Amino acid sequence: MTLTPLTPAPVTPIPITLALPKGRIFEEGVALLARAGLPLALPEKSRALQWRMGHVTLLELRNQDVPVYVDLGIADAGIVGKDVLAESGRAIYEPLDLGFSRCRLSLIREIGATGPVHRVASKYPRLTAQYLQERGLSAEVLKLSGNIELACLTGLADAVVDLVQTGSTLKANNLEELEIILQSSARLVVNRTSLKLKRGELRPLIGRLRELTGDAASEHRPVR
Ligand SMILES: Nc1ncnc2c1ncn2[C@@H]1O[C@H](COP(=O)(O)OP(=O)(O)OP(=O)(O)O)[C@@H](O)[C@H]1O
Ligand SMILES: O=P(O)(O)OC[C@H]1O[C@H](OP(=O)(O)OP(=O)(O)O)[C@H](O)[C@@H]1O
Repeated sequence: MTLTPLTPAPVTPIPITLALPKGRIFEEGVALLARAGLPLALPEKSRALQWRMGHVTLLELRNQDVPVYVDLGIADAGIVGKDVLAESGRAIYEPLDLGFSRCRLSLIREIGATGPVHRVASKYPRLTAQYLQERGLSAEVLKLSGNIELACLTGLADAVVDLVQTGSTLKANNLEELEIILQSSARLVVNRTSLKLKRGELRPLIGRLRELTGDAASEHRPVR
């Protein structure tokens, strides 16, 4: 009897769905995932909201919707800012700090303002309320959607909680950062059930991203 060596069966990649936010994170997120070996390229500009590239389906969402899609398992994984993730309050598995889109969430007032703080405006009402409570402050929290700093300048609010990166928006508007509430950067988030069911695809992906981004730290705890 002659024995013929076994040839390994070809490995078919497991289909995965990824959620990425439009805006700042999208391009860098796609580029990083491509460097990690996924068959991705920046999609042509169009009104399409999802793309199939090889075994990967890419969903383009608003930032705040990424944690929702991943938590509820419509997407297996996604990329989102820590600020948005913390504001969502969802305890999603967050294995990696990807290190880009770094900024901080801070309490901001007009330079020299000394009056009492009755109202604080922010796109992050949950984190703002939590911060005020931790400080024993009883100001009202007003949810706004953008150009938050204007609330201070127009008298709509006595202070705002917003993102700071270079500080140029503060400088251009005579504002100052009083306290940093949260340091933020883009994070990889993964649905816990997908991680079990699609382990063969997701674990190696997390490993390759960890090598690329240098996040050797142990896995992040679920956000509060
Ligand atoms: N000036 C900045 N520099 C660096 N990173 C930033 C800056 N502003 C925001 N980010 C980070 O990038 C993420 C996406 O920001 P982006 O500006 O694309 O969203 P947005 O327009 O504020 O969101 P949306 O309009 O969906 O509420 C933020 O959640 C934050 O983590
Ligand atoms: O410190 P800087 O480098 O100036 O960056 C901070 C600014 O960037 C973000 O605004 P964005 O441009 O996303 O507009 P938005 O206020 O409409 O979210 C953030 O809300 C600040 O306004």
